[in-house]
Amino acid sequence: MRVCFGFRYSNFVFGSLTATISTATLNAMKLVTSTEMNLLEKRAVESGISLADLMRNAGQAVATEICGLFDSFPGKKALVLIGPGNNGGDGLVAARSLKDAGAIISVYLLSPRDPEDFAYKQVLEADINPIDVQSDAGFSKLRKILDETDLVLDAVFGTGLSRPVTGAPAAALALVAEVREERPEMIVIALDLPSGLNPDTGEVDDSTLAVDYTITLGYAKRGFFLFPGADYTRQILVANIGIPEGLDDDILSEVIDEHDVLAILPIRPSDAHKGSFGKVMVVAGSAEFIGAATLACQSAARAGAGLVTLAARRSLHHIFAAKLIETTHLLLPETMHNELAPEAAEVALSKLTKYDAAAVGPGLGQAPETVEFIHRLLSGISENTKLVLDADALNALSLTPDWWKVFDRRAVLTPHTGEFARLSGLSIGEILANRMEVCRKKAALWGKVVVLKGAHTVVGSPDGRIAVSPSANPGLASGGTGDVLTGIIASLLAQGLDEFDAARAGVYIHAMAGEAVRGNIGDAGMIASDLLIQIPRAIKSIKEHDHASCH
Ligand SMILES: NC(=O)C1=CN([C@@H]2O[C@H](COP(=O)(O)OP(=O)(O)OC[C@H]3O[C@@H](n4cnc5c(N)ncnc54)[C@H](OP(=O)(O)O)[C@@H]3O)[C@@H](O)[C@H]2O)[C@@H](O)CC1
Ligand SMILES: [K+]
Repeated sequence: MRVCFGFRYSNFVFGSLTATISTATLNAMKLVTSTEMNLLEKRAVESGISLADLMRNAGQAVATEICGLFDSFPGKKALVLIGPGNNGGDGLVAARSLKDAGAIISVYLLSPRDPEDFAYKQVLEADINPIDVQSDAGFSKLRKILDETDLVLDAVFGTGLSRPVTGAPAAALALVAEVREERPEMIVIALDLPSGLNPDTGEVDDSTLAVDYTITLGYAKRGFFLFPGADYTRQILVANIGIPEGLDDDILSEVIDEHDVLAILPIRPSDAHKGSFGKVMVVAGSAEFIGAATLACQSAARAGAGLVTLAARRSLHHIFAAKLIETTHLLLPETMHNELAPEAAEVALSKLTKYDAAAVGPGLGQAPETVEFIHRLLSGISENTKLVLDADALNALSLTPDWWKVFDRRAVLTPHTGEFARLSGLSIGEILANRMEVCRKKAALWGKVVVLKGAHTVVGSPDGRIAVSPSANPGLASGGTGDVLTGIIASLLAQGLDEFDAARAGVYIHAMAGEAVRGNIGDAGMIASDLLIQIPRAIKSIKEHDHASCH
């Protein structure tokens, strides 16, 4: 069975922006490091599969995926670049399978290979004469082949890269890149990963090709969702190489996928009333940031909450009342200088007991009175009210040393990189260098679900799980889109989801809404309020996908 996931809404951007992923197995949505991949390989071998079998499966699966990319494959010209290790071995098996499928094959050896190796023998048995860069007139032949080939399969290096790429491999990859400029119709496919891409960090070598397809083996690699690597993989296909089910139960990283989201979305009974879908209180807004509060309230409603109440400063009520007609309003007392009054927290707390979830922070500002208000609110809020904290609530938290020891209840935090830096004391560079691991570690230390926003948003759970958004949409890098995400997550919390589920489903729905807008108008000029109507559409689409796949 072949299962596809990714965004059906978008125009399937094969560019650097969104990972469109197809998987051959359901568990292939897990995300691995090279160490984890080696561990899974070891477990597979211990369970009785030989390394040669795995390589045979890998090469054949890659060839099958490649054939599936073309309406008619026989007669296509394919060039396979072979490196020194097992990635090259997979390439040799793929070359043989592609020949069997009718391709006209050229195999180009960038390092010597053992002629006794089974994969090499398979190639010779099929009357393929590998060209050896060291003895066969080198690059003039390569250039000639490149001028005519329909596709190039990059099987130079895989997960075993140990140093910068130099010499013949670097020169060959550079030549492919050069010819591709002249012949954009030539398809470039990476076997397992684009050679030179670090599967753990997403770093790339100078020679790494930005390919059209990455056919990865068994599991997607973390580096595909970290930059700059994420710009090099384009469409990712996960090939089933026969690693038995159940060996990956302790792999705790995943790409968020529509099937998961469908499974965790709340069921909405037909005889529902507004109490059925939860009540959200949004504590937000200031004279400077009117829009943040508005967007968070509207998105909470659009994500399905039964009732949304905005708790905001009394002096802003007339503006909010005009903008938010479905929302109810709690007027927070102010001082004569229009700052939140000391008793404002108690006013909010006295009402909050009737709410299932609260979103605190969007656009509150950072005046000392506001910080005091947030601290009081957070220290008094009942465990029965689920919480999502964003923006100025996070800024207020980070003013307290070891804030997580003081604020020690469950919550979802939704920091962007700057807010995460303030909360953690890490530099922006340290966070960007390894977003997934940093998010996982801090979620565990803080005891919170942490949504580290950005291209390929990462959701970390205190129990060590991480879930990564398949989307990287520059259109979402604009003011207010974070407030929309906060509203969606609060809404899902109020509808009964736990913190991790609400966060990963919220991130997915938000991303899907963003892809829908990008599909309509492109990624420049998207504004946060464009997302609002797309939220229920995204939820509907997820539910209909299930319906469609049942028939
Ligand atoms: N895991 C699995 O389940 C399965 C994995 N499979 C496949 O195995 C692949 C990993 O294989 P791999 O370990 O042999 O690594 P790979 O990248 O092919 O080459 C390493 C070789 O390159 C060399 N070398 C390194 N850097 C270099 C440089 N810059 N310049 C020059 N040389 C350099 C390095 O030499 P060394 O560092 O030892 O000097 C070594 O000789 C994986 O991606 C997948 O395709 C499947 O077959 C089946 C199931
Ligand atoms: K490769």
